[in-house]
Amino acid sequence: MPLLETHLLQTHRELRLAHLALSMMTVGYVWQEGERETVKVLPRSLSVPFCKVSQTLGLPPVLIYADAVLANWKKRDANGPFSMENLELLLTFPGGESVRGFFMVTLLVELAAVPGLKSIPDVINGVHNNDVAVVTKALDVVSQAIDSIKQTLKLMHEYVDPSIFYGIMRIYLSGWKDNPLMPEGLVYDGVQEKPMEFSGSSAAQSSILHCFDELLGVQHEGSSGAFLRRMRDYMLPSHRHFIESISSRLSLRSFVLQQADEHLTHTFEQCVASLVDFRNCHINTVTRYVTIPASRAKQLSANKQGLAEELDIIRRAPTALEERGTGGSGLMTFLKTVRDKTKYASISQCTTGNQVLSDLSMTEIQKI
Ligand code: HEM
Repeated sequence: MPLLETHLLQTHRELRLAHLALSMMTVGYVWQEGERETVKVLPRSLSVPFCKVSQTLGLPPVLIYADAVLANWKKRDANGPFSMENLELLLTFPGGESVRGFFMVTLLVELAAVPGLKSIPDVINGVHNNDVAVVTKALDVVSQAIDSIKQTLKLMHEYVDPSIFYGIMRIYLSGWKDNPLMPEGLVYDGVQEKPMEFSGSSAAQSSILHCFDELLGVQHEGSSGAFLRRMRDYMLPSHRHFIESISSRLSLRSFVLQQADEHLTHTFEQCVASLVDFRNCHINTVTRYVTIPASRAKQLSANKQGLAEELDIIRRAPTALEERGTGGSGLMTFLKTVRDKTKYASISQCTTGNQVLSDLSMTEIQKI
């Protein structure tokens, strides 16, 4: 393949499309032989343009969520609705209709979050203006949006076959950091001699949950917090800056405690409960698409004969990735820690005996 020139790429849309195309070619090249004989060097015809385009966009040279989900769709009928039937992928990898299902359901989850994201500036302005009614109304929209992303996530079960996801698709979402299949990372030939390490594509790179966490004051610490913070390096710079601007401008939780308004407190609590609910629903999804197929694969590894097609697909999945998410996390421990930290954002977690925090003095509240 000739070295591709990038100087004609001018607009943001052109650059994003180039990043998507180069990242898809890269994962195709790296994972074409599955977990056997993993590639160690990315040829310069790919690595040089990929790194140039990535640098211009402020993104890492690897397949990220902003490629696979956010930039990878078109409407079949341009005037038609944003619906599963009317959406298709621009670029894909092995896995057939399940790949379309996986990325398009995730895109619909992003769409379902939009009213909630749009309400965040209203919450911030309402807090600054001490306007309880405005904050309560905006938080109500946030809570409904979180409920709606949970309902949309459930569509995954309708459109994505767990054995195809686990046995065929997952490896293409994997990266070369914290991945036992590529412990040394990947050399980007013509860019630098030392191998580079990048995480694979994961919805942990979506800005929506990061935004809601910052808004509600959910604190992720330790290794799970570090993982989530690192995932922000895989987001579009504008998304990363928006998330950071939420936390720097607001302490919603202190405002809710100070106001001690029943309706406001209830709405805030509703948002936290919805977020916990979403994370529980997501854990169920991960159980269905990763944990169960992984344990089936283990059982089947000894039995090589007479397998139904579905079981054979699962058995072909890379064994090294059984315990890991595509972003490289330690999967269930990580997801449950993140869910539990969400629960701590609840105001009712701040009770001392029967005394609710809003009954405490301001000095005591500020110490919390
Ligand atoms: C078949 C569907 C899905 C599977 C198997 C799945 C799997 C995972 C896994 C294994 C992780 C751990 C991080 C990693 O190493 O990648 C993760 C994290 C995460 N996923 Fe998913 N995921 C799915 C769909 C989605 C969708 C549609 C969303 C919505 C945008 C989503 C949002 C998240 C978030 C926000 C995290 C970070 C943890 C958190 O904030 O709770 N996932 N996912």
